[in-house]
Amino acid sequence: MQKTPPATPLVKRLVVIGLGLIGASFAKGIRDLGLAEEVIGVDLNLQACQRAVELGVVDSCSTDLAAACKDADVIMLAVPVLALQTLLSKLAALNLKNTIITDAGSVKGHLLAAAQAAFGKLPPLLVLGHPIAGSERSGVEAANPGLFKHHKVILTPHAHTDPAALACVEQLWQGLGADVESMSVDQHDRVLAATSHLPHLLAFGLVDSLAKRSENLEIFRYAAGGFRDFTRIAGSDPVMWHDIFLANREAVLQQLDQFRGDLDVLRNAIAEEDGRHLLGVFTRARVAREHFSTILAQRAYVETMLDNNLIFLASPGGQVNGSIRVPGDKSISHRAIMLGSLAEGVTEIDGFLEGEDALATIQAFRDMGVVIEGPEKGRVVVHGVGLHGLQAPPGPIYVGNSGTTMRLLSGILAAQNFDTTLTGDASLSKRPMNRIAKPLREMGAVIETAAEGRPPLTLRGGQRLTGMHYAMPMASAQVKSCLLLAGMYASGETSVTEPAPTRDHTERMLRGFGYPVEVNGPTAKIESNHALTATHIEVPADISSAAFFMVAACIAPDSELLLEHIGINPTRTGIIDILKLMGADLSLERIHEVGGELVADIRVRSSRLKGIEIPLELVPLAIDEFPVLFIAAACAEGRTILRGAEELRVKESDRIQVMVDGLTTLGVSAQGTPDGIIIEGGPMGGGEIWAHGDHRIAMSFSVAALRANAAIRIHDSVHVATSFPNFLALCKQVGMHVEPEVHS
Ligand SMILES: O=C(O)C1=C[C@@H](OP(=O)(O)O)[C@@H](O)[C@H](O)C1
Ligand SMILES: C=C(OP(=O)(O)O)C(=O)O
Repeated sequence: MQKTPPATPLVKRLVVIGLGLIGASFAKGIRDLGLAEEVIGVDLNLQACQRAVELGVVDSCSTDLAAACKDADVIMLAVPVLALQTLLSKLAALNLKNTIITDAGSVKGHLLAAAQAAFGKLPPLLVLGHPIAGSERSGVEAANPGLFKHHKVILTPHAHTDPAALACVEQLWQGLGADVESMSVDQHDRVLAATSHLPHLLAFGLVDSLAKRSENLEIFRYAAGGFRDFTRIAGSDPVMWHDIFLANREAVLQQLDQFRGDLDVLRNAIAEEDGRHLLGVFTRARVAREHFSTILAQRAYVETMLDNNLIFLASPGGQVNGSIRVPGDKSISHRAIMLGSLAEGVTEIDGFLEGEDALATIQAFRDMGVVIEGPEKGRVVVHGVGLHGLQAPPGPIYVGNSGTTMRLLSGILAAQNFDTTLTGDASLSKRPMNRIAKPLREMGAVIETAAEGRPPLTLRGGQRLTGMHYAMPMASAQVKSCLLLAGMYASGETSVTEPAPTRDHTERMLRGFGYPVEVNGPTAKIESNHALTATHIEVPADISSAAFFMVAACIAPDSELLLEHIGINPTRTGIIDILKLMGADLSLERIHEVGGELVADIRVRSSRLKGIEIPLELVPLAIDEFPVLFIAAACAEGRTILRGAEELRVKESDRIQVMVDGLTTLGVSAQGTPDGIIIEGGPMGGGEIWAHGDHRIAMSFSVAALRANAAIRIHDSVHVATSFPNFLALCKQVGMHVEPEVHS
């Protein structure tokens, strides 16, 4: 077999002992790539040795260990775990001086002890490793040089491992395309006992237990996909697994005992017909399985836009026509989960936003023991635990990109009897939290933040909150809502006065759950000692998401678009008022009320927009819509001036600066001011735009392309999934040309 042109060899002589699947694949990969000048195999089986040479797995092969290992730079031990002990003693007797010894075994503690016994100390050139790769196939015939590509290899250096030896082994694995990580021997054995050894034990055990029964033929005849999936690994090599369980005895026993406890609890739940417990386990397991890599990597919850470097390519021109319904309102979706969780009884939610931010809120409450079914096509069922029924989460609660989750949740968590830590992604980790930490502390909460009041936040449990009056220094529905939620737990009255009207979904929904809130002009007041009663919530479509399409239909020629079932709560309609002041042709149809919130269909037609001075009182009512309103302003005749919007600087990005940068790139005259922007309408070109992890920036520049004369490439668009997971699909449906750029 032909070698591919060699890379620079990393070592001269590599010896691979044991030419099973792993050893032979390692040898062949290294040899094919020329990472060693010479690859020698050692196997007790003469036939395997001959085949290995015939198949080009090794340059030569021997059954004589001492002869093969002479002058070796690296020896790879790829024999079954229990055979390693004897092998190490033989190697110790060879008195090798400068040879790195590494291995590919699944258990590390056992091997370390064997090395200590064989060599009398831990050799500095011993580098233990474990490739997390395999296949049902075995033997030298199954050698696959690509077996380790994109698979993890865990190296477990001991205290005296020589750094150069470690680097050499790491480079060999990396040369084979593996992702190399390192951890301690103990951690490795614990983790593998849980994620690999325990499932194999259960699969072997279950199949054997069923096979032993007298009715076994019947059972296997009806064994369907589920049984097959669960027990696939029971087809693995029995000798290898026998070795692994004996070698990793302690760690496996620990995992097994813990699992046995959980299994007993499940058994009791079935015996006692405790459906809520079962649902809790099943719903948590389902999402955990779907998202465990996501949660681990602290990334996204939905998979549609997982590419972190996602670039939107928006082609110039197009018309916008048809009728669409955008996803559910984000603010209302968050609140429905929060209040539903704290209510007595079962709350059903329809029209829920299945975007990352709202999913983060669901995950947070699942972490605190609330059983939440769905979302399934916008339907979510929340099994409320009552105001005092939350449980301590197993670890920090990760809320992704969502400021609303972090700030509203803080109001609830400040009053619990357990500690919690809230963390977020890079964008959220830069956003100010003192705006809630300060007033919550005044109510008696104990909260730690990172420098300058940034996340993560740690809220200490067991505090008694006292109601107070708070005059908010900024118009923020998140701060208002946070304090009202804390007020449900605080003694006496909690009241909040806002400097300008902000969205009032919390007040409305609290009432919908039967919790009294008094609103007097700019002040909302709440008291403790009431309860939330489960209810049904229908979430209208999000006006903030509809805004992109409103502007799109205004600025694109010959367009007419109907946006269906949009929430038009008067604290959210600034976008409509501002567009109308700019001359937009926009009308509301079928206005009606659904569950305490006004909804309407909104019809938008192309129109010649003109620049305006945006009235100050409309700013909080359109706070999330400014990025796309700036695009409208760029397409309008004349100058648009915004003031009083300094809050835009502390959203997912500094929305003033990022929009100024983007518009300038497109050739539009835009000038930032401390609290706003001045935009001169005019022709727009194309160019490279950076969204800075901000969903609304990415979507706004997608809309801009309708009037640009060249393509716009929008970098860092992954966060569109936080509020609008099907944005691209709806763009296509109405006639906009925005596509994810495909890159290798
Ligand atoms: O309460 C809410 O659901 C929100 C309030 C607003 O934030 P601020 O309270 O920071 O203005 C808004 O920007 C955010 O998207 C959602
Ligand atoms: C500011 C926003 O959201 P949040 O504060 O919840 O991150 C937004 O969606 O524009």
